[in-house]
Amino acid sequence: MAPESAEKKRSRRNSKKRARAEVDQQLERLNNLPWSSSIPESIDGDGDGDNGFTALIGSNELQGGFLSLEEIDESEYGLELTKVDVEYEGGKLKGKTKSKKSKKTEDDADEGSGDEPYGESDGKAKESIVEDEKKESKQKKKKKSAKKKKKDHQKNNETTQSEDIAEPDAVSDVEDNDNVEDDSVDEEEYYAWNDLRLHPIIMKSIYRLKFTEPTPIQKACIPAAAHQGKDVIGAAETGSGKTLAFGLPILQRLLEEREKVERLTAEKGEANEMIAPLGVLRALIVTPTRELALQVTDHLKKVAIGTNVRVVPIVGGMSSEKQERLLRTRPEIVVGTPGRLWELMSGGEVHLMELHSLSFFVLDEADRMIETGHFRELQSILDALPMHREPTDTQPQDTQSCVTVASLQRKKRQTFVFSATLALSADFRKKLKRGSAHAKKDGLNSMEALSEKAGMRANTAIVDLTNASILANKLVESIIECREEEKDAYLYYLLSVHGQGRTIVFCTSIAALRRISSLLRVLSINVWTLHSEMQQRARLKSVDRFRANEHSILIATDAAARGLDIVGVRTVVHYQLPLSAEVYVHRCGRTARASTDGCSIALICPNDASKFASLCKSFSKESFQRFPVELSYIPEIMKRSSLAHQIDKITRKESQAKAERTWLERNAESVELILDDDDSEEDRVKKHRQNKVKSNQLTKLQQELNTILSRPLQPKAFSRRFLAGAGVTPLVQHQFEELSKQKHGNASSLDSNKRRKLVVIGQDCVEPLQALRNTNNEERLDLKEIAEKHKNSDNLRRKRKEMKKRMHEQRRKQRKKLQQREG
Ligand SMILES: Nc1ncnc2c1ncn2[C@@H]1O[C@H](COP(=O)(O)OP(=O)(O)OP(=O)(O)O)[C@@H](O)[C@H]1O
Repeated sequence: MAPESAEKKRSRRNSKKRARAEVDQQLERLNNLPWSSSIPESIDGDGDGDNGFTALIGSNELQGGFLSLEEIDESEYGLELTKVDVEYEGGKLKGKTKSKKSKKTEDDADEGSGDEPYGESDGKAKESIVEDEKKESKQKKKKKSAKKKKKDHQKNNETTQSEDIAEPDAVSDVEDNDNVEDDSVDEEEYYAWNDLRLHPIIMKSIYRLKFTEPTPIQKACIPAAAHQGKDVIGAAETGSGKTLAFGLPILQRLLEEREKVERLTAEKGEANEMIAPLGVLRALIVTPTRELALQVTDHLKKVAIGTNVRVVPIVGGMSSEKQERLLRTRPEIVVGTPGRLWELMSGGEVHLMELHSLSFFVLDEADRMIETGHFRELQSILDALPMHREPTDTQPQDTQSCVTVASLQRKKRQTFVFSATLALSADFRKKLKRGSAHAKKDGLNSMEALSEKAGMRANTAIVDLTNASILANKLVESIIECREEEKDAYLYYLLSVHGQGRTIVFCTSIAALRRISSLLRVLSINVWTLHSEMQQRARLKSVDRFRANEHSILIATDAAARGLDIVGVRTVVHYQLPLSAEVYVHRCGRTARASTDGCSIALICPNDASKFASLCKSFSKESFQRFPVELSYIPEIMKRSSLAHQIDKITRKESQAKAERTWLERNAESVELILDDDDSEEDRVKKHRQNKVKSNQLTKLQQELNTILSRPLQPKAFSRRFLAGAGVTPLVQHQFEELSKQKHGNASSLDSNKRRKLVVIGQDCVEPLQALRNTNNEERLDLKEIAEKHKNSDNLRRKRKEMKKRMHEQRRKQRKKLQQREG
């Protein structure tokens, strides 16, 4: 090949230089283009980076409910909502909702390309830049999909527990937008949400949560609360999605408001005074229990992903300093229990005291708040809410020209009152409709008083979707009749023979809870406990552990009756009957949630008869299904239970004595006293002997129980060689595994040819709900029969008492006569 001439080389180098200079020039020009954001950097133009919201902080014109109803343009989001950009991908719709803003940005980009910022001569450079951009975006996409794959993989490995329970102080996850993108959505599946006209960001969360349709209570409450700005009183069965029935309207209105401020600032260059700044308290949600507050927070955080709305829980039992720190982040939504909320409010916590900006006030599980002796703090919180009071005789009436700020606030703050068991009188419903409801009593001892105090306005929407029985449709209720002293054995039977799925056992007293949990542990049944005397951390841990295992057991008092939302609770056992029908409803509501099924089993002893009868009366029930107890298991169950009782009694006594001793020693030590040992040598030897006997007895009992427990639980007429059945409980399975390991070990070490005794593993045990269904509802309980039995046992008891009294009287008279004769 001929060598290239020097001139040619020079001209090529020059042309390369020119091209490079052109590219540099274009890059320079691109850098100097104004950055196009839909939110101006600063409305006052000082360039300090404040956006329109923050610039408004400090405005004196703040009011609750910053958007008045007239200002809401319902059609704005209705049309937008269903706008899901859909691409077909392998026959499946791949949808991605786009907010107005992102669509605008896209349009701008299109327009930009039409504008042709490059000259004709810049064609090459433009092409190379476009090429580079394409490459970059391809790389970005690759990275993103790799990231997504990694995330999905991690997600699959995570347990449901870590998905469900969020650390109470983890508030920043609401800002995690990453996983919102690129969700593959079958648009048609979600058409039922269209009528609710929710914001596209909220819809994204709904797609992500895979809630294909709104629940009836959501369908009924969202239009009234989100689009008509009404107050709402909502009642629907447990597990029917009430949290989102008030949570979605709050988020919807906050998002609408934000977009409005963006629009106004963009259009007029100044923000409207009616619009709230970021970082003030907008919604206060009050719940009766700590667990519920944490759960509601968690739930709202999940739907608030991508909205930049912060949700924070404020509950007792946790460090106040930490919670004050959380409040310093100025979250828009605070969910809390009355005690801690009031503690911080009365301590002057600034964020919580900014109640003038409050637009939403929610009372979840409202009927619990009015129970006697509860929530004095709630009353104080309600008193602190800015409120327009009805004019009294002594107060002059507001004239039209003198409308107070407080009255505006009351007009604009929305109040939501929700529960599964709301008892509203017909009279109060009428009053609410007319807008003339006002409390006659000072306290909060009625729903009427509570609603009035919370500032419920005229024309409140009352959504009562509770059916006649108030219980979930798919719940199967049943009872086991037994004597008081047999309850433990029947509970053990249920948990060991029918122990599949998660089970919650409810007690009314903490003493009973402690006793049965200790007994069950002796019987090698692993249980978690939850009651109000536990430390908050331990309570959360229990719930956490219970969530983590699909066959776990939680023994709880009614502290866990309300609101606890744990997927896969299959059975609720009422070891002791609750004190009211409402609590029974809430206990049962821990199972059969969100349209799933579940069952409830109540252990009824003669002492419970009157409580049970009034329960039946409350639900107008005339019959109850009997749980089909397989009687052949009972002798073995009783034997185990009796052994466990004896062991438990001895160990309890021992630990009680030990605790008393250490208490005495500790106190003596604190006052520098030396404890005298009054016992004589003889006494000490006697005590020592007694202790030894007890300890031997305990070891013997323990050994006996261990031997029995190491064998699978078997019905009486049971052949060890031919076990067969439809299912095995986790406990029995574990026992079988242990047994088979033992057998296997022995067989290999001794005689490998020896035939093993264990042939088939199985047992005729099934999940409680299945067992109930298998009985085909044939065994129904006649309540009249129960009432008759109860009456008879009452009569018998009365007669015995009278007889005893008569005998006692006779003996006394005889003694008197004898004394007189002797005297
Ligand atoms: N539209 C929906 N589709 C499917 N599941 C939903 C929907 N909305 C809520 N859920 C789920 O239903 C379950 C129960 O919801 P939630 O806790 O709000 O019920 P609730 O009515 O408040 O119950 P409770 O009266 O016991 O407090 C939750 O796990 C929630 O994630």
